[in-house]
Amino acid sequence: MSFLNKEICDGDNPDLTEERRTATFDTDRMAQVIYGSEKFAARRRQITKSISRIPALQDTKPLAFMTREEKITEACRELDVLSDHWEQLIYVNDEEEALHLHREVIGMEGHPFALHETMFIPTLVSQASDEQQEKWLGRARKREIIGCYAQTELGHGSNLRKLETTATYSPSTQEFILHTPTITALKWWPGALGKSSNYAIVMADLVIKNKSYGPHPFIVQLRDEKTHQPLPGITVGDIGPKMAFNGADNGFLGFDHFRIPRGNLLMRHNRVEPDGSYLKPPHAKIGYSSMVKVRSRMAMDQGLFMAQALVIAVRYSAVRRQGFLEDKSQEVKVLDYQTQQHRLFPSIARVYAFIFCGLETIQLYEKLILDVNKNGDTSGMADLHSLTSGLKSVVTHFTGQGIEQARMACGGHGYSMASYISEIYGVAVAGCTYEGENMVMLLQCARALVKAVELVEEGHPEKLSPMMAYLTKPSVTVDLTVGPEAYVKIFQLIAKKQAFKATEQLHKFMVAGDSRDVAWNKSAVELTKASRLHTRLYILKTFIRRVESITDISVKAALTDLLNLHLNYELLDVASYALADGIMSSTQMDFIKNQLYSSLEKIRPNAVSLMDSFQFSDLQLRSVLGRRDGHVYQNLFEWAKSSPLNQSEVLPSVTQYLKPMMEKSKL
Ligand SMILES: CCCCCCCCCCCCCCCCCCCCCCC/C=C/C(=O)SCCNC(=O)CCNC(=O)[C@H](O)C(C)(C)COP(=O)(O)OP(=O)(O)OC[C@H]1O[C@@H](n2cnc3c(N)ncnc32)[C@H](O)[C@@H]1OP(=O)(O)O
Ligand SMILES: Cc1cc2nc3c(=O)[nH]c(=O)nc-3n(C[C@H](O)[C@H](O)[C@H](O)COP(=O)(O)OP(=O)(O)OC[C@H]3O[C@@H](n4cnc5c(N)ncnc54)[C@H](O)[C@@H]3O)c2cc1C
Repeated sequence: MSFLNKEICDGDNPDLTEERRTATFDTDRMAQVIYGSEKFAARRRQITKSISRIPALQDTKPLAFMTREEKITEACRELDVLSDHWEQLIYVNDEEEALHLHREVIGMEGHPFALHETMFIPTLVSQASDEQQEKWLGRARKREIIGCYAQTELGHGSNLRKLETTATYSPSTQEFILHTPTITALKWWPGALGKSSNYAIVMADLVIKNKSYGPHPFIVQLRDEKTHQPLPGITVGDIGPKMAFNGADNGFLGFDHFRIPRGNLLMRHNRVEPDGSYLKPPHAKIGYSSMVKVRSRMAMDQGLFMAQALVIAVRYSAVRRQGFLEDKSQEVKVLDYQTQQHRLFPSIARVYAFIFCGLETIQLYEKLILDVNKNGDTSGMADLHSLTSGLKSVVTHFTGQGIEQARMACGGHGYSMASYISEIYGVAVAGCTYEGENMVMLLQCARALVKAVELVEEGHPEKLSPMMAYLTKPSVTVDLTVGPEAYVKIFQLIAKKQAFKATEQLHKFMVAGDSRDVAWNKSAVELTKASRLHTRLYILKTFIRRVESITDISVKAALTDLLNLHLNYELLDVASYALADGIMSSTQMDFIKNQLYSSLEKIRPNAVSLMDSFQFSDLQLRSVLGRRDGHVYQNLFEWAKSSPLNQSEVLPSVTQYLKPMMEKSKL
């Protein structure tokens, strides 16, 4: 019996207890696979336990009933408490532990440190020279200053080459003059910029002697360190409420000829000398590294968002009884319906797949930064850029779909904010937009694909990176019964065909006289399809690799069931390509469907434990429906009673309007 299953079974909803008893594996062992190591999985539990011993970190009132201002204040209060306990709770500067702490205590609605930890500090690490790190990094890490990442403008987010904020070098004073020349040049959207941050990394067009050098990162003090008042020459504020994430003060920022010293241009990779001469970086896009950093985390973060929604939906589905199967004396758990399983289990499989990809891309980014910072080796940048561009797009899209299905799987109660799924959805789908709008990023991935196809066509397959090697694979007939490798082969053929077709279309338009840009736009839908297939192939292969490497037999068996479900679900989902190209027959299609349905049955007894294994605390989940103990109904009633509307029997609106209206109607 596992760590979680040992706890509080007696007082739990008996339906959930029964689910936990049927599990065929240990949830602690599964957590080790999810979180990448036994050590970190154990640290997570320790941190969760320590948090539960700090009364000031327990939830006060539900976030759903708070105004934006209250949410921001509450997040700040929690950060202040955390700050006092920081060193007892986590190893200082351990990013994964900090993230866990943050997810547990503050949750997902945002807070003043969200961008400080995820982009401000990472930009200083990757872009600031040693001397600059000496000056700012320590202060940032000690949280003496709060920073954010100010890049997007009112008029431009996707197209960085057209950012309008200028940083004009003045050799006579050795300063940069930051300026916002138009309304569309206002920085707009940066998280924690509006009211919390007193520093920012500002991406601005570097101008020297009337020549533009494109966007470069500058560290800029925005507010007085004592009074927190904006410095003269700076206009800054909050952009207003959003679809979700309202505990964060996404902001606007304008500069009126605001001067900063020359040393505030982050100069690890490029330099402006006192006389204004410019030293180029070793790679033109090295200044974009903070975006790659966040993108490399997104498969993990989005996987965890979807996991939260699924913990809620799966637990609730095991508690919710509605309708009958054979036995008419007792209603069934809705989790026993095949449609419910089909709605939820493929997303469970995707969660695991995304997280495995995230474990890999987070490491790839760390290696890249070491290579660049220590050895000046930028050779890994292009591959990581194309991989993370495709991955963030595919993962965010499916995460949004999966969370929405989880909501619907909870019926009416899923629509209540008591489920917390709407907030998870709102935060997760922001990922389709931030760090590069999904279509834009799919097209970045397509650039690499087209180049690879062109290499094959030009007779240089040896120049392909390992991820593109499948583009040279010949067509073969595949026997699906032989296992995962057969599915990979079919997927490779489908992805390869689409990559060649999209490239062929691009070339056809060019041969007919279109410029490459116009031909590209005329082929863009086909190109994005190729990128998606290419990325889904990577996800599928990563899932297989990880499952193969597991040593615990029962964990491996449970994940093999999930992997089989994933393979069949994915192949069915792209079946139209395979049928159109004669890659698969309709008999094979029937085989896949049957495999899929039997996977659902195999997974059913493990469903709750597969989600319990994420070991999210109730504090983190913030969901009445997803409670570990499964006592949903009485707590929904308590939750509703705590609504501000229920604090008086007769609302002023009734006295002021409804009563007089009804009285008038009587006349
Ligand atoms: C006291 C206690 C404290 C406790 C605190 C606890 C701490 C916890 C931490 C908290 C964390 C919380 C997190 C969890 C949960 C919260 C969830 C919500 C979080 C929300 C965060 C949101 C953050 C969002 C930030 C942003 O959005 S920042 C802005 C992002 N913007 C973009 O992404 C813009 C997209 N556009 C681009 O990137 C570029 O314009 C472009 C790549 C599309 C094109 O660029 P460009 O025009 O310059 O280039 P070309 O298209 O011409 O391409 C030329 C070639 O260059 C290659 N290229 C492009 N980019 C790169 C690259 N990066 N690397 C390598 N190569 C690159 C192209 O591929 C081209 O190559 P080719 O010519 O060979 O084809
Ligand atoms: C919650 C949230 C947090 C954010 N945090 C930050 C932050 O901390 N710092 C920061 O600097 N920014 C931040 N942003 C801004 C974010 O990075 C941008 O919104 C994002 O990069 C998209 O850019 P855009 O808004 O200009 O979209 P647009 O580019 O205007 O997109 C609109 C439409 O145009 C399409 N489109 C645009 N260009 C092309 C193209 N070349 N080819 C095909 N289609 C195209 C898109 O696909 C989309 O459908 C945040 C945004 C959100 C929602």
